[in-house]
Amino acid sequence: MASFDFAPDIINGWDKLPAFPSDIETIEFDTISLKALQAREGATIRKIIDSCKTVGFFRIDLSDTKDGMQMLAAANEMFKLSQETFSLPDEILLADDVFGNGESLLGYKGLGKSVVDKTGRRDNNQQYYIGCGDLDGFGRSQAKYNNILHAAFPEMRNFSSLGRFITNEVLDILSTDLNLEATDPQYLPKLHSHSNNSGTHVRLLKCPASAGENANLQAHTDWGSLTVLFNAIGGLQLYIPDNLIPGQNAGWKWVKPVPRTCLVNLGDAMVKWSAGNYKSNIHRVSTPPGEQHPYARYSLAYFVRPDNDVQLRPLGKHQELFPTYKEWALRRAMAGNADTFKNGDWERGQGTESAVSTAARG
Ligand SMILES: O=C(O)CCC(=O)C(=O)O
Ligand SMILES: [Fe+2]
Repeated sequence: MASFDFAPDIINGWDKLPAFPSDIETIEFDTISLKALQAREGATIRKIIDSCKTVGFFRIDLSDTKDGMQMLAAANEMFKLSQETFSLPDEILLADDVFGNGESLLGYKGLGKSVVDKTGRRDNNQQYYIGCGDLDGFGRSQAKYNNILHAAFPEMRNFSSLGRFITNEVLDILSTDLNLEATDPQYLPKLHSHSNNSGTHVRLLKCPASAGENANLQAHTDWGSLTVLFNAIGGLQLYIPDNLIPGQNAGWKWVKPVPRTCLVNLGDAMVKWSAGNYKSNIHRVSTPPGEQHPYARYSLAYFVRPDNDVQLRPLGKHQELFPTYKEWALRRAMAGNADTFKNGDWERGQGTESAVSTAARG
């Protein structure tokens, strides 16, 4: 099989890539302008929150601000770095093996070194995880990185700080949506440091061109809070459950890469903090579709993870679903005050008994 292996240029290089097929079923996401997001335009904020509560993915158009264009340029540098790094001999790469780096979960994962399904089938990807704690120099994890990556720490630091700038904007909006502003306007951003007490990292990924039709990366939800993702060749697919999107059947849908944008998706921590109101959707990477099939697929992510000691419990407006004992008891007691009795207080005053015994109490 003829195959092609080059780092994409996601600013000017789209015409060098074969077209994404037009006859496969895709899922479209809302596109948010970075400029409108930074200006906190009402309609934009509503689109972000709606996306978080439904599909758990949205797109940001980075072409309309200087920061956004800097992010695209920084991502291009990362793609070049990926190609250079993944071309190193195996013995250099495997010296940084993630499975030998303790609990840091940082370093290199070799081709075929993880499974993609319960039969134990091997993946078709190489990955490097570079910790933002290591990049920002506040501490050093046990992870090892090859010399090419070490030399590129300034560029990676630049990419991750632009990623942090964008995700903090989103975390700020979600703090307000969760009613956390009164406690601290920067509530969610402050749960995420660039230190070795956090798994936040830059991730380089390559799926080499492969003859088969296989799952390159297993179906998963992201583990952390937010992911900023760049890709140029197709392969990413999302599982859309029944009734999520009117008129769309359940099943795996392709995601078409869109020039000058990044994807942002929610991870499991957001689901926990919002008591299930925000969604982290299941996705996977298949071999590229149609004419893109013989191409090596590079993708790039900035993964935002909460600090290690942050609790995964409902926050802000969702916290009352999980009250302390005192809050629970007071709510019950106060609901029975005849002088302030109002609609809904009767129900608020009930205990945990079943509907049958509630009926018995009239
Ligand atoms: O490569 C992609 O487009 C997606 C990768 C992904 O989902 C992940 O690494 O968590
Ligand atoms: Fe993912």
